[in-house]
Amino acid sequence: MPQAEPVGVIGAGTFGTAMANLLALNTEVMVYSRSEELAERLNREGFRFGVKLHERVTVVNDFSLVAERCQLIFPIVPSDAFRSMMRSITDHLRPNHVLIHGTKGLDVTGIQEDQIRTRGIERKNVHTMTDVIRQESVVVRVGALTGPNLARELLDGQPSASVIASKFDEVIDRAKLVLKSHQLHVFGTHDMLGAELAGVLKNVIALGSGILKGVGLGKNIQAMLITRGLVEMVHFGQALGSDKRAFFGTAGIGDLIATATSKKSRNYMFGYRIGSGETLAEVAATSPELAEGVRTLMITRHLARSMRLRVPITEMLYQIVFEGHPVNEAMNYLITYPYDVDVDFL
Ligand SMILES: NC(=O)c1ccc[n+]([C@@H]2O[C@H](COP(=O)([O-])OP(=O)(O)OC[C@H]3O[C@@H](n4cnc5c(N)ncnc54)[C@H](O)[C@@H]3O)[C@@H](O)[C@H]2O)c1
Ligand SMILES: O=P(O)(O)OC[C@H](O)CO
Repeated sequence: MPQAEPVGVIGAGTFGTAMANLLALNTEVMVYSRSEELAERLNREGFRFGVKLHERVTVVNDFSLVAERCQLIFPIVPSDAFRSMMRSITDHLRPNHVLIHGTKGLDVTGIQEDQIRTRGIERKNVHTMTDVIRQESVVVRVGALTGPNLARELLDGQPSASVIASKFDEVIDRAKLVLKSHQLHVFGTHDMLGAELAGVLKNVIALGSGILKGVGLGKNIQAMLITRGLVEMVHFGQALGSDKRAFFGTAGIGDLIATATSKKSRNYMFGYRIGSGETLAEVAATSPELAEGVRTLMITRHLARSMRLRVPITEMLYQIVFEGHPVNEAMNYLITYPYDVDVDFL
């Protein structure tokens, strides 16, 4: 029996569409697209990314309709557009709205993006998407949707598991009600920062894993990169104030396995192309949206420097992607890096 009230989704991209179809198994769904032409076409043709939109999905170009009809809304747009998206809708939001975002990236304030590489970046400049929702709106009940959720697999009807992270049981319970189905298992956690950061940071390791595949290396070194990458994610998370447990659950190692091993991941495929010999500029020229991990890599590398964190994989990947460092030399750096102990966190 479908829920009485529709659920909103902001963003008619790959993941927004996948989530809309999943939600539609339980409820009416209103997707907000900023393109009027796209909204009309999707309602008329009923197909997106080669997949039939569920009959309970409607696409609108007027956000006020979504705000009016839906109390629960999932914003799913890239991180570099998230704050401006929030500013564009904030006048329509009320304290009783519930926002659960599906974005796996970081927000930067106080410094222009194009200056990060020359001026560096500090902790105070970096925010999660739930921080941004609270900063830019009157909404209090916020959450994050994370976990191993490759959109292409979801669009193809394959099963998966997600994590809803929120400080509020009510947010977790409402999300479970509309998301749980034969296709999706849903976990809940109160560790919002840990779950958000795990989903964000794993994209950088996925990118590195793709690079290794691109240069033709095998599973042994891929395993080393993913394992040491997980340790680095934990160090990063702890330095940014989160608990380490989230990194060992579905939002952490679960998402890391999916993203760092799948050709259906944009992050992995970005790395694969770099490893195959293309430059950042060449990949960017043929990609309408760069993988989130590229921007996260730029932010976390400079953040690590200002916070004096020991993150050799992040440093190595930054040099390959942004400074054109040869992959083989970077590999040598990793292999000879003076890691003292294998598991070096408490
Ligand atoms: N693709 C995946 O498998 C996947 C899985 C989990 C999480 N995510 C995360 O979801 C986010 C979106 O990824 P995606 O794959 O859907 O990207 P996408 O590029 O396919 O789609 C992004 C959509 O956001 C829309 N958008 C941008 N600014 C907007 C605004 N101001 N208002 C309304 N819409 C706006 C764009 O028009 C586009 O349709 C990313 O942070 C990504 O990390 C993606
Ligand atoms: O952006 P992608 O395509 O690498 O997908 C990564 C997702 O976060 C997978 O859960």
